[in-house]
Amino acid sequence: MASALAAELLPEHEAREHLLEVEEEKENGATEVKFQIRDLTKELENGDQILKGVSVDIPKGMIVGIIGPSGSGKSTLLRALNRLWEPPSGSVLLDGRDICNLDVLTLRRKVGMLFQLPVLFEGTVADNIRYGPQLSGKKLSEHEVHRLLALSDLDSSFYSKMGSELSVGQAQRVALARTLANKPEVLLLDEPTSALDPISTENIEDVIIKLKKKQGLTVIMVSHSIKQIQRIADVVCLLVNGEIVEILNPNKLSEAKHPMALRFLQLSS
Ligand SMILES: Nc1ncnc2c1ncn2[C@@H]1O[C@H](COP(=O)(O)OP(=O)(O)OP(=O)(O)O)[C@@H](O)[C@H]1O
Repeated sequence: MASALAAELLPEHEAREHLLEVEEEKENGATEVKFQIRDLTKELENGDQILKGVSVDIPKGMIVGIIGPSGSGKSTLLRALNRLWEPPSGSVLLDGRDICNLDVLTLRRKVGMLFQLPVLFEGTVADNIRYGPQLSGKKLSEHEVHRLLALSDLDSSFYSKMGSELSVGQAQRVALARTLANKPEVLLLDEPTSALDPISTENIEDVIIKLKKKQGLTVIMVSHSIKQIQRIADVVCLLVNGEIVEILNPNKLSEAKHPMALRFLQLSS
């Protein structure tokens, strides 16, 4: 994928911007590919393969949508990227380094994850947001916690609220703020808005788009909503039976060629 694919898939002006960014990054010695996934395979003891040699590059600073039928391996793929499932060594590289050789907490700080249903720790919203940095000996100031609240579209009154008092949508935004407190470079999102109402969904989507634009965050998002993928993703991977069968422009999903992918797309749009 990387720059050539980005140029092919993004609207022309955005593609140009992306290529310019890539050129700048090259001058700075940075890499344009965030994750390299190479022949990633997960086989169960009974011989069933959940992932069958997935290979794809995830460019830096893009929102990559992952869609596919239930049981196709989407969550397993996502979980491999921050070692919630330990991938075979050499099959997932982050900034060119095998993630299996990284300290797992360091990896999870760089690669944050949000799940379908947020789970907050006991205590206040501020306690939750401070949790990650505290693990590495940093105490976030009140100002910094308020900045993270604002970034996640929560007003300052949430600072001292108890996590247990919040609605699911509010708790999901606190979970996002807690993840962002670790200053991640990548966000893995596993159906992060499937339990939310349309307004909370829009709030979370706005935050994700803002983070990508302002901070160059790389986002990999599993979603069952084709419309959501079209609203926010730059590129979409279709996963069927443990294989990426197509990589497409989200606005041209109808051009998919794989029969199962086409059927899935027709049924869900
Ligand atoms: N640890 C495990 N042991 C046995 N089977 C597993 C394990 N993890 C996942 N699976 C199976 O692997 C397949 C892929 O699961 P996965 O959760 O990755 O799919 P998915 O595409 O995210 O599905 P959904 O859209 O329903 O969430 C499923 O058939 C699931 O039952």
